[in-house]
Amino acid sequence: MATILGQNQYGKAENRVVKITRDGDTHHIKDLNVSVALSGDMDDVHYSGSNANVLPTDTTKNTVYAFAKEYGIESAEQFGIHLARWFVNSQEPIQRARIRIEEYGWDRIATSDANSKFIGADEVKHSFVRQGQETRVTQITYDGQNWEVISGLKDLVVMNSTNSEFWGYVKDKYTTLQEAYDRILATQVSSRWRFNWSDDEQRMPNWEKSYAETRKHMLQAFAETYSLSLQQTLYQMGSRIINHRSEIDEVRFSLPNKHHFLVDLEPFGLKNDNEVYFAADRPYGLIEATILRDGADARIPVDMTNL
Ligand SMILES: O=c1[nH]c(=O)c2[nH]c(=O)[nH]c2[nH]1
Repeated sequence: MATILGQNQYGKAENRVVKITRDGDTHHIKDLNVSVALSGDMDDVHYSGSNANVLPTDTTKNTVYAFAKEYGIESAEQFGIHLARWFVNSQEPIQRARIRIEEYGWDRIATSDANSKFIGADEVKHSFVRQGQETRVTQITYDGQNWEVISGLKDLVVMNSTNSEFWGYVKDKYTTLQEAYDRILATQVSSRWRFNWSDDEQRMPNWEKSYAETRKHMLQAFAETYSLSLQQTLYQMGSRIINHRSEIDEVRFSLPNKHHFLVDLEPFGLKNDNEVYFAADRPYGLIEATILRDGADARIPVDMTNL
């Protein structure tokens, strides 16, 4: 033989697992991206195609989801140790397991301010904002007379681990979606809002305060809305801003529905009691709309991505 096999490894990469732990109505999230790489006596599969030593990558994926249920996710390290030990100890041909994990942190949506009395006690316990992602943006246009200021944000990722349903929709012969009465609602908010300030002489908004308050109202509306659709939540987020911020006349949102599918653990004899989810990255629903102050013009472009 003129060639020999060098280093090799295999497994399922980027298993997106979200584990919700329900401590009464206080929920805790662990959100991981888990990659499994196994190596050992794998000469035959490469040389001859014999799969006799090959634990399928599909099985390594299932193990990640089953372990999330069976052992929980205390920490990424603990979870990775369980997995690595399992693969090496349970499969004779596997001599080495490498588990790589990325963990995405989530903070609870803050409500400990003057408005907290408007927030139902249980809303804050299941509403989260992903750490360290958002970008604040603004666009200023001046034609010598009039100013137009459109500000906004992108990549603000939020999740409600309950208080979201989706049912009663149109069903045609291609519809397979099951109605949901308690689902995860998660989105990556991209939003732009247009200020009604247009003239140097008029009093200028306090831009920093306006941004902080607008973001706060957006997050609180997301957390507080008992959602029957992402469209309804979007409208609540926009109207809450228009109703609280007199300097803003128009808000537009582009909200990808970041689907979280319950993993079927029945084949492994485990019951998934709304705990272990597969966080899909694509395709995603994309819900977009503008909310206007009554009488205001719609000027934010439909496609805001270049703004
Ligand atoms: O909030 C939702 N709105 C939809 O329009 C939709 N469509 C879908 O399949 N799931 C969802 N969820």
